[in-house]
Amino acid sequence: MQQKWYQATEVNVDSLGQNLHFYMETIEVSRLSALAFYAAGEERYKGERFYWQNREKTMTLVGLGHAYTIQNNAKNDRFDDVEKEWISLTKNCVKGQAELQPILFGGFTFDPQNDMSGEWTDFPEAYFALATYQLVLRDDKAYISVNLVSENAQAEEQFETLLKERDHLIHAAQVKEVKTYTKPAMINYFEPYKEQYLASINQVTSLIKAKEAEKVVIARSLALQFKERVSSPQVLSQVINEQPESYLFGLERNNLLFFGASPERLVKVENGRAFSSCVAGSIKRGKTAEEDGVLGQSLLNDRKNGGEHQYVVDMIAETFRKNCTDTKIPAGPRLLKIRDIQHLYTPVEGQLNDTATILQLTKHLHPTPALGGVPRQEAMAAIRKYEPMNRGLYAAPIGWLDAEGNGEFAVAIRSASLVDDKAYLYAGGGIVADSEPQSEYEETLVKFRPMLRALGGQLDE
Ligand SMILES: C=C(O[C@@H]1C=C(C(=O)O)C=C[C@H]1O)C(=O)O
Ligand SMILES: [Mg+2]
Repeated sequence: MQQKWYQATEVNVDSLGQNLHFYMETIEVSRLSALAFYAAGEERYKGERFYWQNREKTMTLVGLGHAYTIQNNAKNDRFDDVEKEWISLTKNCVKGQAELQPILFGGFTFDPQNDMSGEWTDFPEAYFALATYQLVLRDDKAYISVNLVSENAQAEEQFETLLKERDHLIHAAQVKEVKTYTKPAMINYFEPYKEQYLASINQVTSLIKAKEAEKVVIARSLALQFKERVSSPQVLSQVINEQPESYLFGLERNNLLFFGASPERLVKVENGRAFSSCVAGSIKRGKTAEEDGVLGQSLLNDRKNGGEHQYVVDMIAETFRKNCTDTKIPAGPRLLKIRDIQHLYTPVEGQLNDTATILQLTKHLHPTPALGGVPRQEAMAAIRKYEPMNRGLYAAPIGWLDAEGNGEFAVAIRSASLVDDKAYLYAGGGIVADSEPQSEYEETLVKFRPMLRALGGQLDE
């Protein structure tokens, strides 16, 4: 017989001062394609969907529709506010059973002080959703939960309607399983602010030489124009097929899809144990195994890249020492090789202390010197001054948490926004005293490659 769990709880969300009724039913289903489930929501839930898969491919999440959203524009308190609202919403949920966990998915923008207009105009500084239909694929099992949060104490009828719709979605996903997607047809691309970007590298290295900062991550964007509107499942399918060794994510809000394939973990918490990763310092992949090995060795021995990397290790280690006990950090970096690029990589782990939580760690870690710089405030000021764009969710924390404090956030790099028939790709790099504009420019070209390929484009080598 099919496994089924049901819970109905009453909660009072302090910030709203109202009583809410939280209904949740979870069923175990035979394994189905997460992308097909996502695509089954194309008509009714477009603009309210998300997709997530961890690096190890042991967990996949899809959300369709919004049962409840947690959004705010608080500049300093956005992490705390999300945490408080989520805790009060879920305080009466059954604990101790993974299948019964409601999941909150979303992200925090890179810099709430940036209000430059563009594709991120009006995007909340914290944007999270509990999905109406939540698919979790974990350890070879598939669970679908239906969530309803209502002010109405007699919402059973409404909940029944959602359960019927769930069965339609499952059916549609099973039918769609065979669908294959073509690459979008790109007709044009351009590099806005290319000259400004190159100039900014010199300006930032001067700043660093004048001892006004030590490291600053400067990014730029690439704009693509397609022949026609491109759908979210279409690009996600390319990312899923082409980037197996990264975190894969897609988050929709209205007509914007933010998506990517990031190699970088910001934080993961599992049963009180916390994990992070220092990823900074880059070199391209070789065309042969031999060339690849030589490039990797030269990255491990390179002073400039080693410097970029060490700032990140120092800061993440310090944050772990403040929030955890039993912090473990290897003595030196190793290589992290992904399809287009190799990085210096140092994993960090520790045991959360009594007051630390995944969102508190996220708050303290973001932005690490891999995406912001050192010292943090000076680097942020330099980014605001020299980067003529709004990063939105690029380089920012994206991920999920459950009601028991488990969860995972990636750093949303190797990412892009899709808006109807246009896409904006983002890439940057750590600038230190001896950075050179041309080689930093080339590093961003390599970092654009995964999303560019997914979107049907190609840059010359
Ligand atoms: C900023 C990006 O990547 C970051 C910068 C790196 C570098 O400069 O070497 C390497 C990995 C990331 O921490 C990006 O991909 O856009
Ligand atoms: Mg670099």
